[in-house]
Amino acid sequence: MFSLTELLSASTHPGYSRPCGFPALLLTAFLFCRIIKTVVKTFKYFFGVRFEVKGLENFEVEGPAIIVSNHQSILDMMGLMEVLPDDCVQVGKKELMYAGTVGLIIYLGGVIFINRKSTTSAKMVMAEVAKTMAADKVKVWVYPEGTRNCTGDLLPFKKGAFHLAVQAQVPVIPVVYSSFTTFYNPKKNLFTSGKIKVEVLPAIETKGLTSGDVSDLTDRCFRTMRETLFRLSGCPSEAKDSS
Ligand SMILES: CCCCCCCCCCCCCC(=O)SCCNC(=O)CCNC(=O)[C@H](O)C(C)(C)COP(=O)(O)OP(=O)(O)OC[C@H]1O[C@@H](n2cnc3c(N)ncnc32)[C@H](O)[C@@H]1OP(=O)(O)O
Ligand SMILES: CCCCCCCC/C=C\CCCCCCCC(=O)OC[C@@H](O)COP(=O)(O)O
Repeated sequence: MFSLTELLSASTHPGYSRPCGFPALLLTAFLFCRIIKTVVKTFKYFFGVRFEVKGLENFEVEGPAIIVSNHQSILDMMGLMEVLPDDCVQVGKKELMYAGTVGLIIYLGGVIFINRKSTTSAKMVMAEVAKTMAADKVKVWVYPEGTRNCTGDLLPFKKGAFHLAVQAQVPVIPVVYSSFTTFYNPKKNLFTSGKIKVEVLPAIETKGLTSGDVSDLTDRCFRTMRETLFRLSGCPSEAKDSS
């Protein structure tokens, strides 16, 4: 079985020997992703969630990139499908792979699985991704908070996404979703209709940066995304505090 990542890579890598029936497999993978996107995009009508998206043109960078965004809940999967570029795979925790049908869907969708409990093995996977990004010509979507967080603020960022960007020398594109707290809180059984504002921010270049610059890059991204989160969620005073 071939994941989307392998198929995308196979389509561009000169040394790759193509499996029998390759074009059919590639077409199937693209069709599969299209179907998942189309289906998940209809969920918003059932749940009464509206999306207001700005800055989609910022995805149009040449070549691969790392996309980083805030992660509040399962609802993000609807938000993800609203804006997900066609040439993009996600980084996810390996436990998701064993989640039955959902696991199969995301495996076929090309998700790169990492073991969050082992920094060494996660770093090895990320280093491999950095090496193959250029050949694969794919964008990689990472949730730098590393876990779901529905507090209305950001958790401190993990550094993996930024190491990946620096190692591959590709830009970082931040994406921010406004806070769901006013209309969605599973602990309080609150789920009413609401609007989610999404903003794709301008790419942050990493050309010439080295591993010594990763902390600074992480901080810059964090501050920009936090300000944007508060602005989109209508908390201007907190946005001012963070700057
Ligand atoms: C259409 C398609 C259909 C398909 C369906 C699609 C739906 C898919 C939905 C999927 C949804 C999925 C949603 C989900 O599943 S979200 C959960 C899974 N995702 C993540 O966890 C991603 C974010 N995490 C990271 O990037 C972490 O950094 C990792 C896990 C890598 C390590 O975490 P850790 O906890 O250890 O913390 P740390 O970051 O403080 O790092 C510790 C130290 O290591 C250094 N370091 C870190 N990395 C690197 C590196 N690469 N090279 C060299 N060094 C590196 C780092 O500088 C630091 O050192 P120092 O600076 O303090 O000295
Ligand atoms: C009720 C709303 C419906 C939302 C739409 C769901 C559509 C699902 C269809 C296909 C895509 C399947 C992707 C499901 C992936 C679940 C991602 C997720 O949220 O994983 C949790 C992980 O990040 C962090 O885990 P922890 O917070 O550390 O534990």
